[in-house]
Amino acid sequence: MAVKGLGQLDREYNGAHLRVGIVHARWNAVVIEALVNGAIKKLRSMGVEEKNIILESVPGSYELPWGSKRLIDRQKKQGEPLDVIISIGTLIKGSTMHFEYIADAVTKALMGLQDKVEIPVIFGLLTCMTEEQAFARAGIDEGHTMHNHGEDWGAAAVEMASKFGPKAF
Ligand SMILES: Nc1c(NC[C@H](O)[C@H](O)[C@H](O)CO)[nH]c(=O)[nH]c1=O
Ligand SMILES: CC(=O)[C@@H](O)COP(=O)(O)O
Repeated sequence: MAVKGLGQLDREYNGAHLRVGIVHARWNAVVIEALVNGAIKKLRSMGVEEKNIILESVPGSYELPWGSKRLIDRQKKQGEPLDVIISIGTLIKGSTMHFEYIADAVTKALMGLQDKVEIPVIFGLLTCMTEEQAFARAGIDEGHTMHNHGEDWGAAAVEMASKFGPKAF
């Protein structure tokens, strides 16, 4: 049995009343598509309605913090505010320091975003040293050595919105 991963949740959740935003980068599209689909599949299995999953994309992971903030702003302005947002990207180490700077900046910005927007931000950023690591974590490597991390992010979104989101208390 695999040790790593979110595993069983602490209780059952019903996401039927939740509105969930997903902002994803388009870099490393094959991996991103699998992660986004995994997150949506889990959200749907936990009762989130399709019409309440709001999907938007940004070019690369560096754009995730701003794209996430503005999607939250937009939904609020439209009178359809989000309860939680999942920010999804995949950084793969190249030959310069590009990866390290973006990984660090985006991680800190997404963490800090929560205080500004007052909804939970789910950290869906893979920071991989190789393409193989990224494929495995999206559940699409040949040997299926790991689970699709997008599913964990979907589950984390419903749990966090239910316990600590704007409608929680
Ligand atoms: N190298 C990766 C990037 N780089 C692009 C940046 O995120 C950004 O879009 C650009 O610098 C314009 O501001 N993005 C990823 O998501 N993944 C990478 O591996
Ligand atoms: C700035 C870039 O997108 C690029 O030159 C970074 O290169 P690498 O991914 O090999 O570090």
